[in-house]
Amino acid sequence: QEAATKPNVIILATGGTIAGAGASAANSATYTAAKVGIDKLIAGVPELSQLANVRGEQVMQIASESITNENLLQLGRRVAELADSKDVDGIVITHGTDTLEETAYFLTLVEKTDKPIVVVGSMRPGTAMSADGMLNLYNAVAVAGSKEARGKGVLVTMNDEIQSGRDVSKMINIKTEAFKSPWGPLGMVVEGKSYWFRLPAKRHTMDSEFDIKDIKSLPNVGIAYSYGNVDDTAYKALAQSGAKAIIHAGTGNGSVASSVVPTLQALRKDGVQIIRSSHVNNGGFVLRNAEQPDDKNDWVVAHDLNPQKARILAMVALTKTQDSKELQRMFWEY
Ligand SMILES: NC(=O)CC[C@H](N)C(=O)O
Repeated sequence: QEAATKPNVIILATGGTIAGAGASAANSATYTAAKVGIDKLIAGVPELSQLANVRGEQVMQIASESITNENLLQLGRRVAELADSKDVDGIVITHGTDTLEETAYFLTLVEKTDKPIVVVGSMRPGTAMSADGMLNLYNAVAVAGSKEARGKGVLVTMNDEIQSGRDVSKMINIKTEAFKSPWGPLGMVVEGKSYWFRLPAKRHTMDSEFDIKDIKSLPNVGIAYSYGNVDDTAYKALAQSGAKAIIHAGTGNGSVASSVVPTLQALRKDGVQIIRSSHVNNGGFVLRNAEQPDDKNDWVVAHDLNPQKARILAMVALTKTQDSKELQRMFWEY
């Protein structure tokens, strides 16, 4: 009878450090990711059963740097199936932290549900001293099972904070305080209870025009990194490999070196979409026609999306339109 009053939360496991194991408790940085199965992870946190009726599903078991577009689609489809089920109140996804921000943003764009979807990882394997995975997972289940988390888009619970899956990014690879948003967290989880302070302003989930059920495959979109003395080799190679769009991971406000500008103009004339983003560490802010004449060049700006998030939106957007003005609208709205 008690079970009937608790929310039903499904944990979809994909691997990462939260499922990692090292040789000794002193190994906080040297270990193997994606080793421990979801049933063992759940059994390791018996307190989960006080929060929700929890069931686990092993969707894949990989380190997240190896996640492919096919993996993203597979995960997205499973999330949608579960979200459609009236027996499911919330979904948690355990994930490696290297590309967690990409998966969280992808799900933000394509899942048509107001049920909580929470992506979670850890910075230390469960075998390490002061492992952070147990509490991160406990917090994820608490948020996924809560009514207040409904309609707030895809969320990420790391280091006691509730972050927007759209905004959050891995900012450092050694601290447990690794995930930050340039615009701040949405809330906090303390002792299994969530405290909210702000809401996402961009279109997401229920309000999104994209739907995982309509997406058969994702187009090839690549990223080229900018730096002093850069040349156009990477851009040309991406175009030759069939990229439909190239994310310019630009310096500063998405600035483009004079050695690269003519190549990007020519690639755009050949039909490749050029999307200017910034790789500055704390979050870029790229505006149209500032620094480069985007109207004249028919380029798109990624605004505050970092290069890896810009790739996700570009892929999803290109399943709907090939028009650069439509792409730009989407980059403002999502
Ligand atoms: N902290 C982590 O999860 C990193 C482990 C691994 N590189 C991954 O992303 O899966």
